[in-house]
Amino acid sequence: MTTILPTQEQQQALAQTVNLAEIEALGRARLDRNALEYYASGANDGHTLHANRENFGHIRLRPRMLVDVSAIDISTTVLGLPLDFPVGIAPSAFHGLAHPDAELATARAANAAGSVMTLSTFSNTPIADVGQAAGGRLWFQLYLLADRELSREIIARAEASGARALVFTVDAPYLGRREANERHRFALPPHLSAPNVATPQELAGVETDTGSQLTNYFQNLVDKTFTWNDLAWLRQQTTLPIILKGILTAEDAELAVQHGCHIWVSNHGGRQLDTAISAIAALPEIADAVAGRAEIYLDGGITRGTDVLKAVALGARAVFLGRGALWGLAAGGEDGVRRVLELLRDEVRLALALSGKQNLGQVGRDLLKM
Ligand SMILES: Cc1cc2nc3c(=O)[nH]c(=O)nc-3n(C[C@H](O)[C@H](O)[C@H](O)COP(=O)(O)O)c2cc1C
Ligand SMILES: O=C(O)C(=O)c1ccccc1
Repeated sequence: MTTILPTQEQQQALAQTVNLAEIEALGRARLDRNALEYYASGANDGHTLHANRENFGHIRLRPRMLVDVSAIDISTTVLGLPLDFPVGIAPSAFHGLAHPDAELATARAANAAGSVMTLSTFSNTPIADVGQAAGGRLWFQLYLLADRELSREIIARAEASGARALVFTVDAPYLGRREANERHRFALPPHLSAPNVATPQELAGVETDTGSQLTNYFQNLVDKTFTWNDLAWLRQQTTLPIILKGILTAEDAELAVQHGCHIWVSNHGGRQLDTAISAIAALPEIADAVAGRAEIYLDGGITRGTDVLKAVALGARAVFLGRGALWGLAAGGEDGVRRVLELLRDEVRLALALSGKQNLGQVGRDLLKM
């Protein structure tokens, strides 16, 4: 396995960044239109994409003063796995569009930063290789395929590769319309494949007549019949904890708990149902419904340490970065993702201290004015 080292200029530019927005600018500048539109797009008009970020801004903090904040602890655990800070990496397809080291770079960065990486079913790197790079800090995201036998094989490979949880994505029986991708016929470049689900030969035969190549390919593979009743089947296929990713209501959170699953609050980064509620706005009713019976995570629009604190205050055990990690990967491979994680870690620590809290256990709704 090769590792592509960043140039000196890249390293310097990365080292000078002071926030995630600057890394995003560096990352965007290194991507071609095909990849950039795929990463950046939301569905349709982008209402939910924007609301994910904007709604954090509507929540105000109520910091307390004259607290001894000489020692700050931002560590936590997710399903028993210790994290240095409450931030992981959300699953996203095709890291090879951002950097030649692809998912290996992301996994190494997550491991080095004491975080956790969630590997997409549609990675460009086989699960087993990513498992090695992640050093045990790995969750696996599952798209359930119409081919149940193949789904079982993928789950077994994820287990054998050291994944500690199965993140079952439930918000994408069909893909939302990312119109920029459709307009410009997004396509996976020929040197990239999706080795967990298909051979390069199978990918080469993908229909391109209507919509984007990606949409057709995805929609032919994924199971659209799966319901709550089928979760018992999934439960039988694995001993790993199951997390349902894409929950946005108290009703579905209650069902998730009844089915023995943990909950990942998400609208897929605004890429699925446009005008769906933002992730942070959905969190309070979900936390109330769950009432401590399962772990809750959230993704969507996280770019600042204060975003992380707000999600924790509303009941999330940890949050996950989608595009943030991809911008870092494009900006500088492993180093870029690490920079993203470390900047955010430092922001969380400072925000916690300035809020008058010593650890995440002290962060509750009294920190917020909604
Ligand atoms: C380019 C891209 C690809 C994605 N691919 C997947 C995927 O394969 N599986 C999945 O469950 N979610 C996927 N997602 C959704 C992310 O896991 C996550 O929910 C979302 O990006 C979080 O929002 P953020 O980008 O604002 O952090 C993808 C998101 C992006 C931006
Ligand atoms: O782009 C996505 O959001 C996504 O989830 C996906 C994953 C694999 C193939 C196509 C789309």
